[in-house]
Amino acid sequence: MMDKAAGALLPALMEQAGAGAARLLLERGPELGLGEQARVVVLAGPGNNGGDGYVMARHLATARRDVTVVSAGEPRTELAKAARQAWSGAVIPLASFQPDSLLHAEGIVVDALFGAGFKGDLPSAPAAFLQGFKHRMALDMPSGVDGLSGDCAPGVAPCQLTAAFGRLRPGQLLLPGKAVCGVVKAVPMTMPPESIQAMEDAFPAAILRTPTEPVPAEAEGLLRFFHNAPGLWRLPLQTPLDNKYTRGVVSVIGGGVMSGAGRLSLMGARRSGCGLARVAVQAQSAMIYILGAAGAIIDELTPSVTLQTLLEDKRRHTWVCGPGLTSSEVMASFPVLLAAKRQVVADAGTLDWAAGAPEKLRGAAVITPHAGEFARVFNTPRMLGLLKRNRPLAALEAARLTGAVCVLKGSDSVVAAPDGRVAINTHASDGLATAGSGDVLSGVVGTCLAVGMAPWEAACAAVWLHGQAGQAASAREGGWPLAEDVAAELGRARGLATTLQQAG
Ligand SMILES: NC(=O)C1=CN([C@@H]2O[C@H](COP(=O)(O)OP(=O)(O)OC[C@H]3O[C@@H](n4cnc5c(N)ncnc54)[C@H](OP(=O)(O)O)[C@@H]3O)[C@@H](O)[C@H]2O)[C@@H](O)CC1
Ligand SMILES: Nc1ncnc2c1ncn2[C@@H]1O[C@H](COP(=O)(O)OP(=O)(O)O)[C@@H](O)[C@H]1O
Repeated sequence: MMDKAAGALLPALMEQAGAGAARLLLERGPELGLGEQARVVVLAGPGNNGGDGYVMARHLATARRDVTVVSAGEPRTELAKAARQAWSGAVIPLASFQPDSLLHAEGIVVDALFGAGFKGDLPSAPAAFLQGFKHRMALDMPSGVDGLSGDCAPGVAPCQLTAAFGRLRPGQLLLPGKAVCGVVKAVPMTMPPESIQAMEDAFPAAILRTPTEPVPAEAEGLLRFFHNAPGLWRLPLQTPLDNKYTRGVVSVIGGGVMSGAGRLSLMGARRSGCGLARVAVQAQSAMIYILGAAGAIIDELTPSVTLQTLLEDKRRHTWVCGPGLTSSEVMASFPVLLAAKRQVVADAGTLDWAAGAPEKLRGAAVITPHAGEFARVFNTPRMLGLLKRNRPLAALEAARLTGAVCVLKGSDSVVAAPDGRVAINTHASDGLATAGSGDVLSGVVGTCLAVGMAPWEAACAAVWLHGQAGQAASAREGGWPLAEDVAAELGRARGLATTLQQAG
């Protein structure tokens, strides 16, 4: 329940939301192809989203715009009732409003039907009403989109513009919701930090904290969303006292058959700034690694030099296990690394090895599945359902089942920690959808762990660095980089991250 102090803030927040949304429409209207004379129809629902709509209508009328309010249900909350009262214009019931074809083509409908409180199925009459217009703007969320996951109910009307109130919501950044929000523009709102928790409790969909926003002690262990950016984590800076060991040692288990993946992981680790990268590989497959990376150390595994022997070196604390590995190679290495209490990034082959058995991953520091790998490991109906409809909760549940930080990769990667922190990454590029790009990422996670970052922060930093490198490589390669091109940009990405994190 929301406390009294936070409750008292709500009318002011609704006023700011509605006024800000009106300002946004006035500013962005021309870009949407709307003239000054364009009619605005606000479709107001029964909750506070509808309340925002009434406030917006009042501000548009004050700005002398032609605005009509259509009601899809009497206001049910005190706030919405007050907003309705303060609107002095007519309110036309949905059933009796007859828009003409000119309005459909030239006017804009403001979708204030449902926002964060939507659940279940979208009622067909208001959904069809919204669909009828050429131009649409949403308040908070297009109606029918889940604010937490971005899941869309059938019949959602895509908008060109969405007003985000104070903070972004996960559903505005995650597919498929992201695709129907159009351009998401933040309406600034004065929201005291201590009330954020109460707002989250009061409204059914989460908001995204900015990197520097404090999480109160009572929120520890609860689901909390963050937008991934420098400042949420801090990469160590270079100092004159550094040596290669202080910058971190990353060891990669090299595959004998598919050596390319291990080599790309090695490249990711080295390019993102680890001091020393090594590969442990069966002697008969070592040459490709030796020839491929002059600055890396290749440890040839023989009957007399085993993985156990290598683990006697305590500086080799961080391992990447999975890229390019067969199940038998994973079986011979992953349990050994865990038994030696090493920090392990479990990717690719290790995830395949744990198909249907997530408990096999317990002990890993970070797991990095893409959707296919996720579905193989976590193959219960509940987890498959979450994967389809709620990626943040899917990643969180995976983190809790394995005890590891879970990076659920995709165009909107999600990084979840067992303690409830979930970061959503939007800093990436479509150019990353190329074979080997995930292998590069596993090495970057290794570097961030090896330098002493905690697993969630390390994973978030790695995903951001990888995304930044992907953007830069895409720009350099006309949109079509190779995984190697992405790796080549990681040093500059780290330089940029350390500059930005100072500002954050
Ligand atoms: N966060 C903030 O700080 C601020 C948030 N603000 C605003 O508050 C909004 C959230 O308001 P909200 O909680 O009242 O929910 P809202 O989206 O209006 O819907 C609830 C109503 O819809 C109904 N309903 C739901 N689904 C339905 C369905 N399928 N079919 C039919 N009916 C359905 C539901 O019915 P019930 O479940 O109660 O039967 C209830 O009546 C948020 O999006 C933002 O715009 C701002 O004012 C300022 C600050
Ligand atoms: N459209 C996209 N936009 C942003 N990032 C993407 C996109 N497609 C893939 N990625 C990223 O690229 C990487 C691909 O990893 P993965 O599928 O494991 O590739 P591979 O196994 O070939 O190395 C992941 O980090 C993922 O988040």
